[in-house]
Amino acid sequence: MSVHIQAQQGDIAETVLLPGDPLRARWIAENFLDNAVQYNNVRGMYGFTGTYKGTPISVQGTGMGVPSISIYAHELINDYGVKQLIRVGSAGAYQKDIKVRDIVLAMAASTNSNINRIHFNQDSFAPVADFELFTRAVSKAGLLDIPLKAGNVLTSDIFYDADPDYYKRWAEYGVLCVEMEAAALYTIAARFGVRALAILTITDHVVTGESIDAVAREKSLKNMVNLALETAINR
Ligand SMILES: O=P(O)(O)O[C@H]1O[C@H](CO)[C@@H](O)[C@H]1O
Ligand SMILES: O=c1cc[nH]c(=O)[nH]1
Repeated sequence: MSVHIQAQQGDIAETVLLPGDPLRARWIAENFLDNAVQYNNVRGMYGFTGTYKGTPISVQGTGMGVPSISIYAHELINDYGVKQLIRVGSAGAYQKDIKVRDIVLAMAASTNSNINRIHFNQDSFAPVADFELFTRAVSKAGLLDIPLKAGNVLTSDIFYDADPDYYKRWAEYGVLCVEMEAAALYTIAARFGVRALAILTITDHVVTGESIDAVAREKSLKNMVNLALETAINR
């Protein structure tokens, strides 16, 4: 058992899907995995392991934000030997040509979090997706006929920004959408030499104000989950 995950060695697969929402983790386990067994309930941050097309896969809620996902990614890699981490998250669109329910692959994750500045003595580390996982996801999306956008995303520490125009500078530089964890996931994966990718579904539109409700965020993101699972097993 690690500090935040109550599992034994061998309970967690080498590939883990990472939704922020623990209830989305349960929905994925119940609807996409065979013979899923719950291995974690510490802090209500559910984790399950089952199989997908015969391959062991785990799904672990991470909570919201850089500190929370950093704890789960660190323990999964260092205490349970996880090698591939695929975030399946929701995001808010920054570009007019991106629509609610579109899927975005985070090639890179800019951030306003200060954690990497502290870690790299105020220098700027560029967190990027694993090339192999990224190219696999692009090719699987083609096979599954799932349209994709891919590019730079913003990992923000702020969900409710006091400045309604904050997004505009990022949007001008081509950032596709905002979420709250990918930069931390990519940085920790780089530190420990494992693979990571963030696959995001647009649930809110920062420019138009459109959004989908909490139940849909938990249960309707099927394309993203199918793409993550097909990318994970690579067959
Ligand atoms: O849907 P999840 O994976 O939680 O991701 C997004 O949703 C949360 C904010 O509502 C943040 O965690 C953000 O990154
Ligand atoms: O971080 C997030 C996630 C979803 N939607 C947003 O607007 N921001």
